[in-house]
Order: sequence, then structure tokens, then C-alpha cells
Amino acid sequence: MQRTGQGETVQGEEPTADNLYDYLLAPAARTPDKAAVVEADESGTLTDISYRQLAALAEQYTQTLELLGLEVGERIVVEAPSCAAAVALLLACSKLGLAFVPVSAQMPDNRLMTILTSLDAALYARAHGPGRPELPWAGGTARFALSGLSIDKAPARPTRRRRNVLALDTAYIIFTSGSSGRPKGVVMSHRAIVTFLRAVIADQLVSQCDRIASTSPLQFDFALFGIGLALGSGATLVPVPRTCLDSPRRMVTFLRKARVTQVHGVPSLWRPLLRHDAQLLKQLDQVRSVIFAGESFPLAELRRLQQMLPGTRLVNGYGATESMAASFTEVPDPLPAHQRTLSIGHAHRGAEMILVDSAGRAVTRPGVIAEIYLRSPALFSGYWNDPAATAQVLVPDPLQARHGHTVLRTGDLACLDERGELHFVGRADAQVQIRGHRVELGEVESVLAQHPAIASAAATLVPRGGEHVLMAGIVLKDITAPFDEPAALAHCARHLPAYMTPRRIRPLADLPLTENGKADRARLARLVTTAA
Ligand SMILES: Nc1ncnc2c1ncn2[C@@H]1O[C@H](COS(=O)(=O)NC(=O)C[C@H](N)c2ccccc2)[C@@H](O)[C@H]1O
Repeated sequence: MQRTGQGETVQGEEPTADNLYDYLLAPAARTPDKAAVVEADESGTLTDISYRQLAALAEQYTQTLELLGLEVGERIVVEAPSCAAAVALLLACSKLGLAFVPVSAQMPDNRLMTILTSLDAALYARAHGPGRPELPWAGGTARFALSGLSIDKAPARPTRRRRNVLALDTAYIIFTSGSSGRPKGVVMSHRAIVTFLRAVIADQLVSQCDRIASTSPLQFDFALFGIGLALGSGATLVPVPRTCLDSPRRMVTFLRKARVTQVHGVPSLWRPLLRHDAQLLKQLDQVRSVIFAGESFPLAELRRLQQMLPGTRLVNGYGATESMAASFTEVPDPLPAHQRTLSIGHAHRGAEMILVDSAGRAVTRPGVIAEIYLRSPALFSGYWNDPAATAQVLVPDPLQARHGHTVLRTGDLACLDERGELHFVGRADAQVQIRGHRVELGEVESVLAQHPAIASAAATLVPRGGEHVLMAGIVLKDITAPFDEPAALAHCARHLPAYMTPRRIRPLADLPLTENGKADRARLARLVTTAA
């Protein structure tokens, strides 16, 4: 449907431009009464929001936002859990060409202020609930819920010049902490995200009968992936309330009650279940597939998960926010006993991952570690207001420089196996040099996790007397058992060269995690240092 510029649409015609609103609400025409999003309230009561109801809520939000006369490209910062109202606000922003910038209620005030200020956001909209009384934000503010969107303070903005929303316009911006620590805004256009979703849905990752449980906070694009996969395929999104994630029993009870068939989550989502209540996993007989992403799934834990979910397809979703993702690879069932690394396979339809060495040459021989470059039509537009950082990662295609293509330099290291599939090795910047040797922290962690008494492990470097020493934190399978550090160190010495053996190994109650549920090596370094 062609937009007249006033935001109206001429009914009947297929949308010409890629737009996330048109793409995600297409099922509303075919199956209006089908559940689009399952809402859980505090008491745990589940309510279905149909595609028709979601479209109506999005329309209601659109009308309220339209009165503000915001120009295409203005930024709306949205503080909410993954829920129907947040999805409706994402749709309303997409329809008006406003950039949806999700943040979580757990984000510290100063980081939120940094994001609001660097974006010069037009509006800071938060889902109903306890606010942030001390937030010194002088811009536009709003609150929203299933009942509607109310503007508390209108932004002072020049009126909209009324132009169409283009496929190149920004659909959303995700802030990642980035290894440098300074938050970078990953700007994704409508064309990038719709192209990506069309490709992965064409790769049969989901069927429209699926009920997809999403467990990541909205500020993590794994949550947006769940929204896109569910609605783009006409399936049903089931956001899992944070309160259900802290207890294995509550999580399993929720997944069963919501009749979930596909579960999305980072590897650490499964750790408490695997450690304390693995038997509960047998109750998830309706779960047909699990998609994990964000970091390598420790193989010992992955094997255990596979045993407890017989017949369930486990999919390794690899990629970066700068392209949403790159590949989805089914874990072989059973995972061969000798396998030490996980395959990240081949890129999704329409994209290609290539290995490039430090001299800019393609690596095609198996077993050679080199950097992954991603060729794809679904790449991000750039980092918000940071052309220098953008130029570091959106680089000329090293294998076809003259064509003018730009490719994504992922900063990830991988190597090819005999079948031409890529295996993830680690982050180039997590590669550490110890006494002149290159050390893969991931390799130290996987050796530690093979120790019979150790459930999971994380390694990091801590400054010590002018140099950096390798330290490790571990979680015991039996936290009541005394930890035999010399035995664990001897285990490492048997499997690793001396320079890769940790100086100390510290037992911890849990491995520290980032807000997105990944191993937090910076926090680990502080923990193991103080414990020393
Ligand atoms: N399956 C992996 N094995 C091993 N290292 C990994 C893996 N998935 C990421 N990573 C790492 O995480 C980095 C990207 O981090 S990120 O930008 O925060 N994005 C994510 O973690 C999630 C990603 N956008 C995504 C969203 C939705 C579906 C799949 C993937 C990658 O460059 C890898 O280093």
C-alpha cells in the first residue's frame, strides 16, 4: 500500500517499501483472530492478544504519536519488558518512521541518560509501573499500557515535513556495551530487518503453529528477533516474565501452561535448570525446538540439555546485532563425544560468511583460524552518530574491493571443518596474549568444564604486579562439596600448555552475567581478584 505522506494508506495494494509495520502485521489480514502475543499478568493469568487487537492497539498509539508531528527518523526510547504493548509501540513507530530504541527498567539511570542525550530523543516512553523519580530528563515523556499511550510532556519539535517512510529509514536502534565499554547505537533500517526476517523464515526456523517463548530483555536484539520471527511467520509470541526466569520450577510451569513449542534464550538461561532440577526438563515434551544465541553453549551442558530434551531440535543462532544474526545451525543429535567446538554452519539464505586472514586473503583450508566477515543485504546502517566506529566494521569487501560492496567485519574468529562448516573459536578482542602466546579464553573454559566436579567456568585476565595473569571462576556441580583447587589446576596442566593454565581457580556460587545473560568477564575479574 502506497503512503500518501499523511500516514494514510491506499487499501488493497501490496506494500511496495519494506516496512516492519507492514511485514509484522501482514498476518492480521489472514488470521485476525489468531493469538499474536500471550500476555501474563502478575498472578500468572495468560491472556491472548489477537493480531486484530494488536493492530488496533498499534493504530491507537499511532494516532497519539501522530499528534506530536514528529519527523521521520526521530527517536523514541522505550523502557518496557517484552510484552504486547511494547510490540504495539514498535509497530506504531515503524508505521510513522520513528526509530524504536528499547531499554530495560534494570538499566542504570546514568546509562539511560547517556542514551537519551546522545540520541537527542524526542520521547522517553515507559510501560506503566514504578518510574525513575530522579531521572534528570527534560525531553518529551510518555507512559503506555494496553489501555493506551499518554503523553506526559510533549517534545518541542519542528512539525513533520510529511514525507513517506522509506525502506532505508531506521526501524530500531539497539545499544550494545561493546567491548570498548562506551555504548554504541546499532542503527537497523526497515530494509535490513525485513530482509533478514524473510530469509530466516524461509529457512524453516519456525512454523505458524509455533508458540515462541522469548526470554531476553527488550534491549537485547534476541528479543526483537523473537518478535520478528513470531509475527513475521504468523505464529504466536510468548514473552516470559522476568519473575519466571529466576526459578527453574516457575519457568517450566510457565512454559507448559503457555503450551510453548519453541524457546529462545542465551545458554545461561538453562544453567539453573541443568544444575538443580534437570528432571523438570522432562515436562517440556511440547517444546519442539530451542534456539540459543549470544555465546557458545558449553558442550558438557549442551549434551546434558540434549539428553533431557530427547527429540527437541537445538539450534545454535550465531551473529551480531549489526546484522541481527548470521547463521542458525542445528546441533547434531547426539552431539559426537569427540566434538570440542560447536558449528556455526553457513550463513542464512541470501548471506555469506567468509574467513579472511590478517593479510586480507580468503581462508578456505580447514583448521586455519581467521576472522569472519559477513556479506549480507541485512547489515546495519551504522553506529549512531559515530562514523569512525562504523568505518571500523563496515569495510570494503576484502575479496571484491573494486565492487564497492561493504561487508561486516565481525571481530569473531572461526575455522572451517572438513565439511566446510565454520566453527566458532572466540572474539578477536577476547584473544589475550599471555607471555607472548595467544590464548583463547573459551578454550581454557571448555577444559575447566570437562573437570568432573565443575558445572561451568569462566576465565579472565586480571592485572597483577604490572602484568596480566589468567584467573578462572568456576561453579561446582555440588556446591556443598569442598573445592580441590590443586586437583583442578592439575587437570588444566594435563590438557593445556603452561601459559594457558590459570594462576588461581575460584569457586563461585554463580558465574557473573551481563544484563543480556552473557558471561560478564569484567565483573568476574573483580570477583576473583577480591576473592584472592
Ligand atoms: N551462537 C554463538 N556462539 C558464539 N558466540 C556468539 C554466538 N552468538 C553471538 N555470539 C557472540 O556475540 C557477539 C554478538 O553479540 S551481540 O551483538 O550482542 N548479539 C548477540 O549476542 C545476539 C545476536 N544478535 C543474535 C540475535 C538473535 C538470534 C541470533 C543471534 C558475536 O560477535 C559473537 O562474538
